[in-house]
Amino acid sequence: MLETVPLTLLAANMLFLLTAALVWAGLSQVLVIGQRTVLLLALANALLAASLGCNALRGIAWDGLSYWGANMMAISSFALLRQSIPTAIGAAPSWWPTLALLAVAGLLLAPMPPDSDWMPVINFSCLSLLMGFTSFETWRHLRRRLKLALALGLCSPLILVTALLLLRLALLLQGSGARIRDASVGNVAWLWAVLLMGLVLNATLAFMVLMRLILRIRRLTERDALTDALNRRAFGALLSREQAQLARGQGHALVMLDVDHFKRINDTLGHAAGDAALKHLVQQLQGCLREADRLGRLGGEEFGVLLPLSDQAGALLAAERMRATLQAHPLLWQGQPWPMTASFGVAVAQAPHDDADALMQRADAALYRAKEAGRNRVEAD
Ligand SMILES: Nc1nc2c(ncn2[C@@H]2O[C@H](COP(=O)(O)OP(=O)(O)OP(=O)(O)O)[C@@H](O)[C@H]2O)c(=O)[nH]1
Repeated sequence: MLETVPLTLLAANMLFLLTAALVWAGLSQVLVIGQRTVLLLALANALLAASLGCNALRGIAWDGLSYWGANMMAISSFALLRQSIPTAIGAAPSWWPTLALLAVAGLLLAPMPPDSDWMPVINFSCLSLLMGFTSFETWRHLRRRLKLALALGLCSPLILVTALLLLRLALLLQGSGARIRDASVGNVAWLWAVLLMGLVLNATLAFMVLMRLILRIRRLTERDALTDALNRRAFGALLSREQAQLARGQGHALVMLDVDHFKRINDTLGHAAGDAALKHLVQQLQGCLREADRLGRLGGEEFGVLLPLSDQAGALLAAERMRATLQAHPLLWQGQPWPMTASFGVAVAQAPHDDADALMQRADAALYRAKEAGRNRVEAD
């Protein structure tokens, strides 16, 4: 009776990993972004299932497959995880260290006899190393982007898996590693741990892929496709939110700007040059702004800049800085400089009842005056 427990657990592990591989492979067909990551995850699960299967065939199948092949499949599976997990959250790990580790593992394992005690030691050293690196890189990447608790929550499953692999390695070094079909308590516990690792890793990865998708979709709905500045709707929402802060005494200013004689760029150099000019403008303006300031494209060649915690004097200074920067940095089109200027209108939020639309209208009126007064200048409301 007890003999069947490890075999049942092995079958459950393989079934789970193969199902996960199929689900990831299916997802790769429908996802538009992160397709490569998801395919790597499918392959990693399938390789791990195959490795367990070959492991179970020791003594029955050819030794080259059930020992050397099984170990190399497990290491390759974790190598794919190392490449795909950080990619799932937007990092780009280099393939070279992973490939180098795979090559070293292959060279060390190749000359070993099947019953060598060092074979599982090398196998689990590689798995621990790969998972340790993955945990560290994921942590480093997430820590910079997420709050501490969320970054820790997402990394803890990876750290748990690393810890379990290290524990297995320690047991092997003490000489207490068991064969995968053994009915010993230690081996049954290990097979449960493998099942737990598979579940935890796949659930964490699914969450990471989903999180990345949501962030990407949010970005697509908030950003202007050409310039990557906020689009009109997102900028308006931000302005309304800032307006709500007014009641707490936190004032802000709005700068609206419009490129001067933009039509001439289109008419003389072509529409592609016009597009390049808009991108150039955004790049130049971003360089002039504080971290808290927000730039939005309101339509055509008209932009808005929201300056939180700013009074009129500060907003005028910021607008003048943007105007001068733009004038000093002409558009370079096919190696030729093309002078580019813009006119600016500044308005400061006055009272809670002064809503976002009213503030935009006042900034727009000031901008209109700047155009009327000869362009390439800043006017205040
Ligand atoms: N290339 C390009 N052109 C655009 C885009 N959006 C709007 N335009 C063009 O921008 C031009 C705006 O021209 P006008 O409104 O006459 O303004 P202007 O030539 O800048 O003149 P002033 O604002 O009075 O200084 C039009 O020719 C639009 O077709 C865009 O995304 N790309």
